[in-house]
Amino acid sequence: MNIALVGYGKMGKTIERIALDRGHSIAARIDVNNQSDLENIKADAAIEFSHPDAAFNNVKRCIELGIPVVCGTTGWLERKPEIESLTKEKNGAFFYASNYSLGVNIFFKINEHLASMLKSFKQYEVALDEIHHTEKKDAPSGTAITLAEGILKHLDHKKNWVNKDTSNMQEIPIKSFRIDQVPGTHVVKYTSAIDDIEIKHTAHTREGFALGAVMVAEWIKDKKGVLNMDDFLKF
Ligand SMILES: NC(=O)C1=CN([C@@H]2O[C@H](COP(=O)(O)OP(=O)(O)OC[C@H]3O[C@@H](n4cnc5c(N)ncnc54)[C@H](OP(=O)(O)O)[C@@H]3O)[C@@H](O)[C@H]2O)C=CC1
Ligand SMILES: O=C(O)C1=N[C@H](C(=O)O)C[C@H](O)C1
Repeated sequence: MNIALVGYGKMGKTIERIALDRGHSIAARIDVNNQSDLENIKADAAIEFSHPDAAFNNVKRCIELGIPVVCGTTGWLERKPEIESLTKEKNGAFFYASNYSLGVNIFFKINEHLASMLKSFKQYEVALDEIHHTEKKDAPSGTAITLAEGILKHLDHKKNWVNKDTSNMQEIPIKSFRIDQVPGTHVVKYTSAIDDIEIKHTAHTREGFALGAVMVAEWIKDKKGVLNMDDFLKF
């Protein structure tokens, strides 16, 4: 298939390599300086990994042009409902995931299962850490937000997450660390006076995120609607 890369940074380049290895061609490489190219190409799908300030307009243009779009950019989700409405209005296809790696999506399920097991054991205090490279624009990571939302679904005594340490028992603290070259590490910790329970996902490279996004693009090209990893993985 013919794939448009919208955003051609660390992720765009890794996605390009994996897409070519899987026999696809690249319809366009859209970056800050060649925005108009999207109007002049034929693409079966667009894969959008750009910047929190650019994602909304990039995705909107793809939907308006009738190009199914797989978006991985984090840090712009307050405007996602507008894109969902537009997708329905235009009968388009929009897929969003805060993390496209298979391992992280398994980790999301384990996280929810653990939270559901611990909902009655309030002696365990939950906290999240996320560690990423120093070029990351947003904090906390989209993945950490998905993990926190997964916990909030099950722990009735927790009301929201905050991106700092907190002594408010109703809040889930997410601490963000920025260390050179780290592709993405997430830790969920339950701490009690007696013992601790920890689950951790460590990405060694960006390959897992990129492979997941290309596989979703292969899957979405003949689909319609607002879609996510639960629709794709069905587990
Ligand atoms: N969902 C997932 O699985 C994953 C999500 N991500 C997310 O993807 C996003 C990109 O990550 P990454 O590739 O590491 O970031 P990079 O900074 O390496 O690349 C972003 C690219 O987008 C370009 N860009 C900026 N504005 C626009 C625009 N208006 N149109 C098109 N391109 C634009 C930048 O250009 P310039 O350099 O000139 O500014 C840059 O080339 C981030 O939000 C990150 O959190 C990352 C990994 C996995
Ligand atoms: O910016 C990154 O690099 C990553 N961003 C995503 C996030 O915010 O969760 C996914 C992954 O952790 C890498």
